[in-house]
Amino acid sequence: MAKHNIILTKQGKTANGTIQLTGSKSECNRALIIETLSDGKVKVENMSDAADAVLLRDILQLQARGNELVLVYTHTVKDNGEIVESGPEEAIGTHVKSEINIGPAGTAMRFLTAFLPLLNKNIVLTGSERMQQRPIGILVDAMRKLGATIDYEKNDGYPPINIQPGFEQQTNIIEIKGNISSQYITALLLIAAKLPQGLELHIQGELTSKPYVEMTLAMLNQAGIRHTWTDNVISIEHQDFAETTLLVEPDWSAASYWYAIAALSDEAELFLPGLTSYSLQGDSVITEIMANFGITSVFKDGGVYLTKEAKPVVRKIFDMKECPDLAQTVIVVCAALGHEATFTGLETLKIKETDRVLALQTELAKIGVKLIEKGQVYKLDCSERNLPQRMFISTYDDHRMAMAFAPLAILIPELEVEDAEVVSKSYPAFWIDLAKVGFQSEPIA
Ligand SMILES: O=C(O)C1=C[C@@H](OP(=O)(O)O)[C@@H](O)[C@H](O)C1
Ligand SMILES: C=C(OP(=O)(O)O)C(=O)O
Repeated sequence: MAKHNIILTKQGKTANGTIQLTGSKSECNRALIIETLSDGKVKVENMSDAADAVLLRDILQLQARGNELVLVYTHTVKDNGEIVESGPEEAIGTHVKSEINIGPAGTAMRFLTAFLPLLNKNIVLTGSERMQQRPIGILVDAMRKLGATIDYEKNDGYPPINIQPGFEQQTNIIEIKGNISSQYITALLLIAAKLPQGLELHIQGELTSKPYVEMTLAMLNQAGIRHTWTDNVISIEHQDFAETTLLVEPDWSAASYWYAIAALSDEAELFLPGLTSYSLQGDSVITEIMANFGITSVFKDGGVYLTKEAKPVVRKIFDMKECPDLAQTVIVVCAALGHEATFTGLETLKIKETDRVLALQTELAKIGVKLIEKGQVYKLDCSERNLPQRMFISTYDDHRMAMAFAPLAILIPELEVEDAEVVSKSYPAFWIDLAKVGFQSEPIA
């Protein structure tokens, strides 16, 4: 599929306006799984426009029809986020094998790896080329111990996986490594209450992206599912969902790009409706991080107002372990301002939509900034920083590369961004919203 680049420009260094962000893809994908598991008791409000969420919803709606023959479609998400259904499915004798392709959607891949075995059907779950390089072995091992039969179609430890019918719970005690992806833990917690024996999850070692696990438990709690969390053990007994509506909040990771725009502007007055200071999303910590860059967040009128005040940046160390999706936003802002900071907690970035550390290093080199890896610590060296008149940004099939670098158009007269549609994974209206505060994007034929 052809990728379309754009030239992004910005007149003036002010950003004023109101931006209604779409729903959080993290909250929405949890809500969709909970809705399906609750057999209609739980409803989802403020469905996200994120392509990853729309795709998961469509897949779950097909499954929910509850009939073997509905599993005859393959879903593929195209580069522009469009979902294509194809079928009918390949029938092997009387046995129907179905394939679900979830494209680049990491949470959907992980949540479905735990959810689909409960359906007692033969399903191959696959994803984009990159998804086939993102590890799933820790979760598959856990599901196998629980009683699922799952085979690898290509490489051990990676999608595609072949899920067999006949799940019967063998144990309720699972040990799982916490330092690779919290999504494995969330996936197991989401199905825990449905398991006949419940689940006792023993998290081994460090837990990365912890706020995402807390989000999962908070949303389950809203849906009537109780848990205990003592030291490294999270327990959920077999129990029923309660009737409720899960309201998906606007996406704080998406809000971070507006904070970045404010940070690089001389003046900014932005209003982001629907965001609250008591969000379930750990990425709401962007308010604290960006206070260092002179951005004040005031919560009123049902949203957050951002204003910019010029002040020197003092903070030198940023730990991104609990908010990995903010790493690109904050690193690019520091690089653009020439602020030499140190970053920790970047380990998981290498297994996301792309190797984000490498992608950052490559793109920042274009403005003379180095992101130097020293073990677990990354140092930004801005001694040769030089903002050019024109710059080309490669985006590596990563929505966050496009969105984190876009604010640079405030400082660089002409910014060419590769594959503009990449943003649809989490924030399809990104370029339209930028236009509301004076950015122009011209497609390149
Ligand atoms: O559970 C979630 O919704 C997510 C968890 C995080 O992943 P890891 O736990 O793999 O860091 C985050 O990066 C991702 O965008 C969404
Ligand atoms: C890592 C991300 O997503 P996922 O893991 O769901 O693909 C992200 O949105 O930054």
